[in-house]
Amino acid sequence: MRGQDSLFPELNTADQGASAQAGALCPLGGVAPEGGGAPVVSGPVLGYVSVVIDIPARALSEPFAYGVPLVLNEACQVGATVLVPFGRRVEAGYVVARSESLGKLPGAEGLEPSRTKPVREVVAAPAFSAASAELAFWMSREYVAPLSECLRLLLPPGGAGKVVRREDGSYVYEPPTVTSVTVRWVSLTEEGRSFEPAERAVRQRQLIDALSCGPVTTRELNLMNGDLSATIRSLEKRGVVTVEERRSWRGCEGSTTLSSANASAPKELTAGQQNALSAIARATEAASGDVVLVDGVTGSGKTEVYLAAIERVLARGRSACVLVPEISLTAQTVGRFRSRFGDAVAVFHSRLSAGERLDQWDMVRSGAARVVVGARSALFCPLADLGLIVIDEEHEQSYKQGSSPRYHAREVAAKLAQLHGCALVLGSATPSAEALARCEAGSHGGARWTRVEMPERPGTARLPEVIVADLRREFASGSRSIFSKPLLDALDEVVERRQKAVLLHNRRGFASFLMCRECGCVPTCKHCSTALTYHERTHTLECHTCGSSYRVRPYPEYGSACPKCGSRYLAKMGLGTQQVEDALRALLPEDVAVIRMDADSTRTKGAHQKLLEQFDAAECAVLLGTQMIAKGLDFPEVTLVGVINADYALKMPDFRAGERAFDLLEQVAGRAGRGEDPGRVIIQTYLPDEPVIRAVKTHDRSVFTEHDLGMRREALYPPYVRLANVLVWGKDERAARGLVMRIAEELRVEFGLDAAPMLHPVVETGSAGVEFSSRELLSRPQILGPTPCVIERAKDRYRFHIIVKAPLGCDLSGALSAAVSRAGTRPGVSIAVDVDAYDLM
Ligand SMILES: Nc1ncnc2c1ncn2[C@@H]1O[C@H](COP(=O)(O)OP(=O)(O)OP(=O)(O)O)[C@@H](O)[C@H]1O
Ligand SMILES: [Zn+2]
Repeated sequence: MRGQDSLFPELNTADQGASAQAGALCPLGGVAPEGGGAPVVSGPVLGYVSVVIDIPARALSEPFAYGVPLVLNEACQVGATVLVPFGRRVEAGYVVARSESLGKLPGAEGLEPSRTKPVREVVAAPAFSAASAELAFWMSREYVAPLSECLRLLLPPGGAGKVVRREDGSYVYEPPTVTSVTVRWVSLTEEGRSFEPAERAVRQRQLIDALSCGPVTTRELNLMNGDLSATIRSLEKRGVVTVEERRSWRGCEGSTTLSSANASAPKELTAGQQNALSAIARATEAASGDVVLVDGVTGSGKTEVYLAAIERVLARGRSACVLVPEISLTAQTVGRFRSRFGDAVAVFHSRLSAGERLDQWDMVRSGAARVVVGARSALFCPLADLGLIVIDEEHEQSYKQGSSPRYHAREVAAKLAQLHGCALVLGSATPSAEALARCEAGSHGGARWTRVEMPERPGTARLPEVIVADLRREFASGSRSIFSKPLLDALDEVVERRQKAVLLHNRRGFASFLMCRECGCVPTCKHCSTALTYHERTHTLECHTCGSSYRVRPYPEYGSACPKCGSRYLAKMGLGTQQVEDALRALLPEDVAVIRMDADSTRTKGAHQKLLEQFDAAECAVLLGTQMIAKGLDFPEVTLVGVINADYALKMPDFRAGERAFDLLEQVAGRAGRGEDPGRVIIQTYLPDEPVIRAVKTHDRSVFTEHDLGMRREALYPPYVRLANVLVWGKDERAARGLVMRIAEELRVEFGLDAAPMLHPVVETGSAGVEFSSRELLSRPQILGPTPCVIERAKDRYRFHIIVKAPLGCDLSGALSAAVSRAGTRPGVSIAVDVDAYDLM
């Protein structure tokens, strides 16, 4: 039974589960009849719960029914973690539904109450609501992922605890190790305010002075004055000070001097911003998960729209969730939200420690924080009464999770918005083909999709002029410099006028590598099939897939040799940011600050912010960086943006490469001219005729989208079809190959296709315009492969995949799930099902 009819799959009693699955999954230890021998709560039950066992196996993706004993009546609520007998063991699980009678639990009709076992223990308070549980069910089915893995996303940071079997056969639950901490705050009492220490009591005087402006933590007091604990104790006894334990809220620090982070709301909104806000208001009124795509050019004030919309939501007592790409979760973005909403903002990103994350999560659960700003996982925060979801830079690939459950935040957010009856706002200067297609269609999955344009920047700010520097011509004219003539001239002007410049040196996937100039060989890893990266400082070739390292002597060193043909011209290709930095410093006068931002210079905590603050404070400066500088930065004094080589982004072997290159170039171009002074962008490229380059040059997206969509339509790629990737890998090549073939066969059965692979896609010749209907494109699913992956081996595992293309509206997930479970498993072989896949390598 799959499809849209029932959210909850069929329910089982623990007995059925035990006979059907537990024997195969759990090693059977010393046996006691009722789940391990520890005492079992028995007696009358007060209703029933559905429990999802915390074992991430695809076969266990359904809940089991248990009774609620009297003593656990209060604690056993939806969202709680419980211990339950499961087969002959005790397992942890999550309560996903509760009902007075068994028949009322979704899917449990017809089960015998006498056959259900009672819940043994409640080990953690509710972490999620019934609506969130429903979301997890939806994700599990949509992304063919174990239900327990989806539910784990909803748990407090620190993860799940585990059930441990003790020597005596009993079971204990070990909670996660991340816990909250308290700090001791010292403050003056009422009498303390008039307390005069004796003249010789220097330590007392220090303490009183330190406390004169308000409470201070013992830690800070001791840091400032040396150990004061004895003084604190004696003055506490005399009633001069009090000491109080308070929970510490880690992760709330992070003030910044960045001017733009602390700006106040603009006096007047632009026409575009007002339109966007009205559309958001309508979507909010509709209360059915409607989506508004704010399609605004860079610097048009999208962030201001989010802030204003959130203000309205908070005024109604509701909460808001804002997703921003990990890369732009910088002090600047976070600062803008904190300066507007103060302590009501909780933040989640990968640079927080586990403790910081836990505290931020608790702030949300307690209701103290009603705005969450974070990366994709922030969607799963326990926000009460969700009133708005915002996804900034909606097109970003980082919204797709790379490990199970392989969800896309945009799709999960759309579902969440429907569950809560709130609006979903997507913002971008370069919206994804998927979002544009849905707005074109007007609706998707039962919700309205509306696009609002914001074509202009506020005030006098204009989109920058874009100049394309043709590197072929530069080369022909004899130049061997990193910088073309137009870029050199523009840099000179910036220095002369004491302004600022941003230079992008994007090297995504193309770090410096070695190549044989005679045979074209690029050394690859022995364990993986990926090209190796050359590291200058250690003279090694490194594999970024498995971490292997190889000693090497590149040309012109003595002993340089190509591994394939033996030629000595094994030479370095591709420039590092470091080298561009050196060239810049040699070029520019000493009083111009050159700030480099790449993976190396931002490794330490806070480095990112410090570098941006330096750039902000400098009088005249150049910020040189990888793609991490392309997005979100808002520095009005930047008048020049340069792209050292646009071609790295253009030449990736992926159908979304063009979209990503366009996004990157458009975004980085958007850093110029955000203030009063007009901006200029110089793009260096060997490929000036590419549609992406022409579109950026003219600020006309259609030049690119028409070309890109035409290509996708012809080759049958999203948004015209749904695409899934089934990946199978293992050390034993034959076993992996065998399983992937089996899955492909089962898929053909599932889709009713002939055993032979289809050679020709079903494409109807017709107009290649933007409008489309799934029927004319693809009448039935198509299976490509199985074939070895582009990366054939990784970490000594052989990798194979199957690509499935399906008509829009086809139940792709259901078919994949059925085929994969029928194909079964092989020891040592892993399977990953990636629905709406982005990474096809
Ligand atoms: N109505 C307005 N009046 C004046 N200034 C505004 C207005 N709205 C936004 N701004 C300012 O314009 C600049 C750009 O706005 P914002 O950062 O919100 O744009 P954005 O569309 O989010 O940009 P990007 O997508 O490029 O990151 C900011 O400095 C912001 O303070
Ligand atoms: Zn390797």
